[in-house]
Amino acid sequence: QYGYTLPGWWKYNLTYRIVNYTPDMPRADVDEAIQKGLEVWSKVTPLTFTKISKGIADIMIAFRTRVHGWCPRYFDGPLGVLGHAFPPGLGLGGDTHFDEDENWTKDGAGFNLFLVAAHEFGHALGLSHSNDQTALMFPNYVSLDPSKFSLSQDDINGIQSIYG
Ligand SMILES: O=C1CC=C(NS(=O)(=O)c2ccc(-c3ccccc3)cc2)CC1=O
Ligand SMILES: [Zn+2]
Repeated sequence: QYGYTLPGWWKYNLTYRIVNYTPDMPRADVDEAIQKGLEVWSKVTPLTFTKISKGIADIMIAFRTRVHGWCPRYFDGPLGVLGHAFPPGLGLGGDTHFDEDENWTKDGAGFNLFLVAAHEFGHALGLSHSNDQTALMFPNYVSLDPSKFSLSQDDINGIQSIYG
């Protein structure tokens, strides 16, 4: 199902840093949503993710709007694109941005940060979109109960074909 971009990361132990926080949620909930979004993938690969609080991490995570910094992509205000992530690589590689013009939540209201983060981190690890509509890497956001979330076999096949 995948036209995924190979290769993935050339190392299994990756670092991440949450550069800024959305005012929509308590910081602890943002930390948890991000940590769980990464755990989705580390559970099915040899990858590990270590949170750092300063300096340059492999995966720099930020909440941004419209044109932002030196990022070659931009956001479009409320709704529309919710986030973007860059495939594995140096510099921008792996970096993941969320559109601050969305309403980020821990539950089903607005957009669930954990679900969108898990999807974007799929890109940050080298996956592209899947045409399997049950897959996390399917292009369209499906608001589902995050507690009932699980990776589809398609997602697992895709990520294990890179980090098998
Ligand atoms: O590369 C792209 C290009 C466009 C995107 N659209 S999005 O930001 O509105 C988006 C769409 C779906 C999801 C999603 C899909 C499945 C489960 C959870 C989230 C996340 C973000 C998301 C994306 O990663
Ligand atoms: Zn960006």
